[in-house]
Formats: sequence, C-alpha cells, structure tokens
Amino acid sequence: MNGVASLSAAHRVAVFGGTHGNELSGIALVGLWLRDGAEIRRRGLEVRPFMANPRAVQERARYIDTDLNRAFTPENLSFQGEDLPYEVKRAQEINQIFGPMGSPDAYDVIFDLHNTTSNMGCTLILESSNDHFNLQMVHYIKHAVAPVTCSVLLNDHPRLHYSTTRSVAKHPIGLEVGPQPQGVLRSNIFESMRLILKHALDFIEHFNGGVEFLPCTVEVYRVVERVDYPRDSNGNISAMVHPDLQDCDWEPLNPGDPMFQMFDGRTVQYKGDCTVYPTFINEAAYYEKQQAFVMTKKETLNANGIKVTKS
Ligand SMILES: CC(=O)N[C@@H](CC(=O)O)C(=O)O
Ligand SMILES: [Zn+2]
Repeated sequence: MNGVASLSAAHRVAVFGGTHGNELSGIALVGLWLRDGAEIRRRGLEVRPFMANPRAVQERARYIDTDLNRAFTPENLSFQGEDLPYEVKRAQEINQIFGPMGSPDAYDVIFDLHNTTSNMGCTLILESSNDHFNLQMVHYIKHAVAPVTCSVLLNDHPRLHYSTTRSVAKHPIGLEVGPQPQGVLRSNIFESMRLILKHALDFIEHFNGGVEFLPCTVEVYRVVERVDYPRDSNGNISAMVHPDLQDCDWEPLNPGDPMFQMFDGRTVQYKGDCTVYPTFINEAAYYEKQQAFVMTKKETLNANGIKVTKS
C-alpha cells in the first residue's frame, strides 16, 4: 500500500440547476444540456442534467412554499399525504429518482448549481471533511482553474448544517458562483460555472478510467458561525454591512475590524478573539434567514490517495 484507497467507480452523476428558481446560471446551463447533452457526455458515465425546482424556475422565485435546499430532512422525506408543501413533495420525488438518500442505489455524485449575490467568485461547497473522493475532486478543480481561485466552503457544523438537495447523493457537491443578482444572467458567471463543471466531469472520467490520485492537502474554509444583522427592539434591521466588509468575501476579518454600519452612523466592530474569513456577505437570499454573513476559519485537510476498484 502507498496510502491509496480503492473506491468504486462513480458511474451515475447528476447536475442540478434551479434548486433556487431565481439563480439563473445553473438554470440556463441545465436548460442547454437538457436540449443537447454532448458537452457533458463522458466515457463510462451517465451524466444527467435535471431542473430541481421547475415551479420556482417558472416563477423566477427562490421557492414556492419552502426552501428546497433545506427540505431534505428524514421527516420530510417520509411524510405521507396530499397536503404537503410543494417543495416537500418535490424533495420526495428527487429522493425517489436520485436516492434513496444513504442507500447503495443513490446516485454517486450530484452537482448542485447555485448563484450568490455575494462577491465569492467560484466556490465549491462540501458537507463532509472525510469524503476523500470529493476532496480529491476539489483539489483537481482548484489546480485546473489556477491562477483563478476556486474556494472550498466546508459546512459540516452540527448546528449550522442543513439538509440540501444534493445530500441525496453519495458524494454531494455544491457549486456557488457570484456575484450575480437574483433573476439576472451574467456571461462571466455563466462561463465560470460551465468551466468548473467541465473540470469536475473530467476528474470523474479520469478516476473511473483508472488514474490514481495521490494523497494531497486541500485548503478549506470551515463554517463556524452565522452572523445576523443588528436589530432594533421590533426585530427590524438597524444596520447594513459595513463598506469595509462589503464585497470582501474570503478576506481576513480581525478583532476590531468594522462589520456593520448602523443607520445612525455608528460602526459595529468584530469583537471575537481570532481572525475569521467571512463569506456569503450580504447575500440577498439570507435576509429571510436572519443572516448577514457566514464566518469561517481556514483549515488544511488531508485527502487520502484514491484509485478506482478494478471490477
Ligand atoms: C445563496 C444560496 O442559495 N446558497 C446556498 C448554499 C448551498 O447550496 O449550500 C443555500 O443557502 O442553499
Ligand atoms: Zn441557491
């Protein structure tokens, strides 16, 4: 052994767009690939483009009844009856088609395409720090796009983790590209998303084809806290993201640095005792979630070497 683990091939891959109906890059790309899938075809793989929340896409809304990307809880997936919220029914359908979640029948990989209004650039979102297949994939993608940066957000926090659409797959991976306003298509964001997905599919093709990926390290930003806006006694927002923090996703925030600018002009400073790396700063979709930004800490993860199991 040289530290290289054998994993089974990843034959079934899905690409989801429109999990949120107002994030247009993934919707446009999946629409394109539903009409002609040549671009995402790879040897030894089934790659299935899929519109996750078609009614929300129709309405150009994030969701109809409830956020689909929070809906994949065990309770929701096992509810019976007719009167369920649209996204709960849709979650059950998606779990039927691409799951069941946690079973051997589940799809190997789901890429879930999102846009953010934050200045995050290209970001891959992982839900586990010990999925070595995904760690190797993000390592490959980071190298393939360099010198352009592709950041990795790790959300496996026990309290802050949420039940995503992609979590139906064995290897769930989110792709978040911004900044792009809701309901808007920007060509640069569209092309960045398209390129990341190309590299991701290339990685899987190489892996299935027998290429060995050696042990490596991956820099990730681990979610440690969600930060709400300052609020008045009625619960209304009383401040905005400070101009020194706005658009500074992934940049260090040090103790004493400004975070918010109150409507009355005062500044709210970061009072923590260590450097953090804010992201999803001023994301439009997070006002309803009482979230001004996410605090992360930088970490280096070790990825095992991997190669495909000979069958
Ligand atoms: C802006 C946005 O929708 N972000 C995604 C992030 C993710 O896919 O984990 C969400 O909150 O569902
Ligand atoms: Zn989204």
